[in-house]
Amino acid sequence: MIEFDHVHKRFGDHVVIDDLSLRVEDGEFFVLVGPSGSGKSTLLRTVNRLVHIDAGSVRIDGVDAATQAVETLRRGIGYAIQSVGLFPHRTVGENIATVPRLLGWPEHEIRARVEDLLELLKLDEPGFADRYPDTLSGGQQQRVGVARALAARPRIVLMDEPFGALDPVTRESLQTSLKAIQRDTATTILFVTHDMDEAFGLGHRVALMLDGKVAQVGTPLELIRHPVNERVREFVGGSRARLRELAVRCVRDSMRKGEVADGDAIDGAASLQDALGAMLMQGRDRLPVLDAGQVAGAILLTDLVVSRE
Ligand SMILES: Nc1ncnc2c1ncn2[C@@H]1O[C@H](COP(=O)(O)OP(=O)(O)OP(=O)(O)O)[C@@H](O)[C@H]1O
Repeated sequence: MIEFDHVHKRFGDHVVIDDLSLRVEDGEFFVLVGPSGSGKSTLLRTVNRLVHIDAGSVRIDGVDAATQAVETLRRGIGYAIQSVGLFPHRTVGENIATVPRLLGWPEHEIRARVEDLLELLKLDEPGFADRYPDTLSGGQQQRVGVARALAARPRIVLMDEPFGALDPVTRESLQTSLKAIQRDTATTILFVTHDMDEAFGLGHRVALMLDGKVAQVGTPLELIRHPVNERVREFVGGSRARLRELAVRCVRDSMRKGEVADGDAIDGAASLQDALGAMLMQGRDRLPVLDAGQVAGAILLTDLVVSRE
């Protein structure tokens, strides 16, 4: 658990974090979203003390981060950033092994962990672990950066726009991998992005930051349906918010059990946005829905437009 308690930070006269309090629960995928300069990165960096706060406290599992030795604190927290920051003279394998090695893991465990992570992040082509960062594409480097952040199985991982500057397809594939890893390991992830779609696609809860304060915190649906004020409504997308809603709601929750339809079936775990895409592709206004591999019902175009929740 990460608790920000009345955190205050200024650079010169500029207040960047303004008396901010927030709690990130264990095992939560928590996203800080907001426009450039709203203080997201600064807040994230208070957790591993890359930024020193002027007032308030940041507690990790109840312990004030300021009271811990900074090396110990950082070894226990994964950190991945957009510019990646891989060590250029170390191979991929050595980069990923950095923190386990600092923690004194036995060599065979480190090797096994590196192999697991390469597989998990789909970097397991032969000889990949022995390559150097400058021989990798930007997307591969970012995957290695994420693998390195996860290597020592930290309970908390901080991610600052780790998929920025990637093409949309690579980005979506990395988001899917990260969601699965987070779900399987119950790691607490604090993730910064300025991309609202990324925030809503990844976060269990999302905090919208404006001018160093949390304008609203809640589930993606709460922010979309019940913005607390006009500014939040504007950032969440105004009338386009309903389109975002399609991306965060899943077919299973809106399907009609037992009803039948023709066409290629869609999985119950898919989003309503995927269902709309499939309907447009197939030129149909209803599709069969699969649950655990069996046809369990149908989803209709009207179910996307009119919410029954
Ligand atoms: N070391 C620093 N010295 C002076 N000002 C800083 C420093 N770090 C950040 N700032 C300022 O603090 C404000 C918040 O920056 P921060 O990087 O936290 O914002 P952000 O929401 O993460 O933005 P972005 O999405 O552009 O990264 C900005 O105005 C920035 O210029």
